[in-house]
Amino acid sequence: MPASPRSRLRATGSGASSPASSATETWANRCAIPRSFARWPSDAAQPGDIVNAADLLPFIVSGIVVGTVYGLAAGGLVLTYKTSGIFNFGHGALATAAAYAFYSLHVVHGVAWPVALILSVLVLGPGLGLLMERFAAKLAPQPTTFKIVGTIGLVLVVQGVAVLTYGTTTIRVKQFLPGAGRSFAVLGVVVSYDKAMIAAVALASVAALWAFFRRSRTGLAMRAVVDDPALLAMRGTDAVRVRRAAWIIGSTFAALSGVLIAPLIGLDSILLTFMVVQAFAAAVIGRFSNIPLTLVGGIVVGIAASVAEKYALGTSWLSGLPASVPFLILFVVLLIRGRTLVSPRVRTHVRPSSPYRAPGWVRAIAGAVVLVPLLVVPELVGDRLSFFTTGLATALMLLSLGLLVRTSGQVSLCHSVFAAIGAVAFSQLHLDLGLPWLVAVLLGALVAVPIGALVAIPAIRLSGLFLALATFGFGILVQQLLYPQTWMFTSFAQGREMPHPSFAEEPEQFYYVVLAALFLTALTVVLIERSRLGRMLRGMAGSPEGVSAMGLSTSVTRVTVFCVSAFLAAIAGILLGVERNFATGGDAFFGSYNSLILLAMLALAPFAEPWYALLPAIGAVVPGYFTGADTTSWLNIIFGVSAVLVSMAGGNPTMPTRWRARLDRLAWRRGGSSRPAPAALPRVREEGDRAAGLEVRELTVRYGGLMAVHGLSLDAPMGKITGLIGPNGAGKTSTFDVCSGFNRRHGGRVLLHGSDVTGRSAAARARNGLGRTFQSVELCDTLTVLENVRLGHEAGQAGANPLAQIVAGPVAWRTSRQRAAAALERCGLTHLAGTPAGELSTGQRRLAELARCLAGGFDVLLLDEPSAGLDPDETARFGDLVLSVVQETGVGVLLIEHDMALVMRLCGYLYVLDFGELIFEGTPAAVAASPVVQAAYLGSDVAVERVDENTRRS
Ligand SMILES: Nc1ncnc2c1ncn2[C@@H]1O[C@H](COP(=O)(O)OP(=O)(O)OP(=O)(O)O)[C@@H](O)[C@H]1O
Repeated sequence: MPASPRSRLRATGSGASSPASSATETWANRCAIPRSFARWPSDAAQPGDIVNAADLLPFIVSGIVVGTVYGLAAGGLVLTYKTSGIFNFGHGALATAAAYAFYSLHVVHGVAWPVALILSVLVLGPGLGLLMERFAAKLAPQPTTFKIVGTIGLVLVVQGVAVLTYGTTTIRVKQFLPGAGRSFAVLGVVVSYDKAMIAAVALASVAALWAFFRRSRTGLAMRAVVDDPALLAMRGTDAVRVRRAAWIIGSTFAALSGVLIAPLIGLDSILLTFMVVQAFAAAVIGRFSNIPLTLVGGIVVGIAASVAEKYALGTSWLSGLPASVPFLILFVVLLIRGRTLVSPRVRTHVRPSSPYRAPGWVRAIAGAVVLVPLLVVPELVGDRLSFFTTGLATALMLLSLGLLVRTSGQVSLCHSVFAAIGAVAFSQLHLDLGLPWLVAVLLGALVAVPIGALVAIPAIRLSGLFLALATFGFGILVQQLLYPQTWMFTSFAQGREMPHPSFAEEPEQFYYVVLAALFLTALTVVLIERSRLGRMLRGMAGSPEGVSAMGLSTSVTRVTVFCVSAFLAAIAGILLGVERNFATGGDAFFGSYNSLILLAMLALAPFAEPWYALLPAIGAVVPGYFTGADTTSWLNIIFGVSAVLVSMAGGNPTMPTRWRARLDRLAWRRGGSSRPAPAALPRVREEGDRAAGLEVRELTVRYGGLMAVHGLSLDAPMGKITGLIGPNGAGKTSTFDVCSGFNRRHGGRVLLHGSDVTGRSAAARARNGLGRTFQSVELCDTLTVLENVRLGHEAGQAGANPLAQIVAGPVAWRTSRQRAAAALERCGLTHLAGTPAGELSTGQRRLAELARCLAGGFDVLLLDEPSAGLDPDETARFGDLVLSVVQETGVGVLLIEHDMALVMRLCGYLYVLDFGELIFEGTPAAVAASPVVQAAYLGSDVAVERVDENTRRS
């Protein structure tokens, strides 16, 4: 019979020896912060090395040594990231594989060190690079979460294999480089030869890379691609060859850093695997593009961490500072410069599949099938009950993260911190302040809410990978800096006491408390999904620009969802701590790496909410039944391989269409239709100043040296369709982006109904009456057509008001449904109301986007190439629709369109742009007769002269 987590905790009397009792522990219990590595700069600055302890010089020297290795590792990371788009969280896993190979060859089999070095770095490194290139090519088209999860899978596989082969004990490796044991003095600082050699080898490697960049054709192409990945797509650059070369070099660098560092920190799969996370900050300093700057960043990070070591000496509250410095730098630099790092959103090639929802009664039966066994678990499992309780708490944690990741499309890699804060706050409120148990649980969870709001700040500024890195840095920062403080987990080895409630003293009773909490959380998550907030979150995940253009302040939505998610994660942390009787900073559940594992679990879990939380939580129960010493490693390998495979496939297969159809046929048919009676489209307000519509004055848009728009002024009055035409690249979309608030880097003014909106956000302009469609159609593919269209009205209603974003009053609820129904009817989409937008044809998508604008009741509409992708019949119908809507509602339209027949038919007045300049304006007839316009469209000497003129000006 396995020892239960709690009994083991009591037996050891140490919370730090976290039992491998939950799924997250199983996979993460060896992933607590590798403090010994994080603090190894201090090892480098041995007391014997330091001539004068007050002097910073020894710390700087020591920092340079470690910094060059960070720089080496980060250089490889940046190279592969920029050429393939994959940020390799498993970069350290490559280093680990090489370090173990070197050890096996040199130490175990007695191969001479130069030969072992060549085999493990120059043979294995490139070999791994070739495999990684193939892997990265499969991951490249997948959404960001899968890109991250795939490389986390690598980490788990390498860790699992390393532990199975070499065990968990750190193996000391003798320094193999010449000069070991000898030292020399520089400016009074004693430096050992081996450390100097490490720095020299790392610097020489980066210098060799630099020379390769300068002298070889591949290097030149790679450098160009690192500077601008878009160049890969250009003719003449063999993308695969460049990527392959980048992965070979990046993996070789990783292998070298692993072999160099192994003698300093020992062979330990965890320390080595996560060594590279310290290099993330260097990559950020190098702006993910500049390799020399990345090396400098590595050295800066190394020195800062080492110098922090000096100040932390003897100061207990700063003890975590040195190890936190790389993450502090990572977090702060991302916060400050994050916006400049984020490139324009690149749509993934894979459209997210909409989660299938079976008919209500099928779901009810499935729920009962799951719930009934859970209710009888205490009767059946005996001593293993605590494994099940831990599994339920893990499921709760997954639900809280799922709200962020699955529903709202955010990423959090610091979720364990919320759990830890909740647990600590609960213990203090309950034991120190004497609050009743339940009150302490709720208030304790509330304490995590402001921290959630704090983490939402990077979420407002960043997205995708950069948000993942910022939250990861934040999590490790808090863990290093705050967990050791006595006011957090106390100075006792067992941590904070977490008492059971008086009404559930026994484990069986407490199991039901956790089950009830999970049930309530699942209900909350389901209700949120179906509420206005759920639509907003999913809309934001599918198309942040789309919902902003309808008036939703997504910053507020992001803060809201982080707060709710932090609250639920804190509840999970409290329940887990109570289950174990103690909460300790060394518990893997509260560790930052657990956040990585949770994200991977979520990405792999099949089914829609709330069911996705249950299957991964079963992993928590496995160690209760398989008690062998290798269980954790095998689980690591199985989970890691699944993560790799599922990520490459872009998610789990959804339910086959045939099965869906069969289940759907079983749905009960309700009598009558629940569809609302559509209201007529409201007429826009035209009184007073509102008749002015949109006015653009002296607009200038620059992209670096390129002048995209120059001194453009135009009017788009109410009740009229005004055209903005011009050849490709003339600056039309740039003008729209400025008008609607998506491009803020410009000169000139934008006026709406006479008032200057130049400084206002996109959402605020939408709430002022300016709506738009997009050239690329910004719908949320996982929402139905009705839900998408409804957001056109709801987004503006909710705006920046957090309460209005969460709930809608009955009147607002009804109005939005009626508006959506009217807009759907107007656009002929009523029959598609329940279809996910992802399943629509191009023509239907354009119509749905227009319907969303109509539901919003905007005064002025910017329509960006609405006929692109439509056939002639669809185009004609679309034209009729726009004309009739303008007549009926009095809306003003500014239309970008390449179909000249449509433009001539719809527009009363036209502005013609070419190379960013207004070359003509007038009625359609005047434009058609203009030789200047003809020249611009057909190409002529006049057009060539304009290019030269534009180039001279910029
Ligand atoms: N984010 C950007 N960064 C750099 N250059 C840009 C950016 N967006 C647009 N450009 C450039 O600005 C110029 C104007 O582009 P814009 O998309 O506004 O033209 P357009 O008239 O809408 O073209 P199209 O009809 O092809 O959509 C083009 O040369 C384009 O390459």
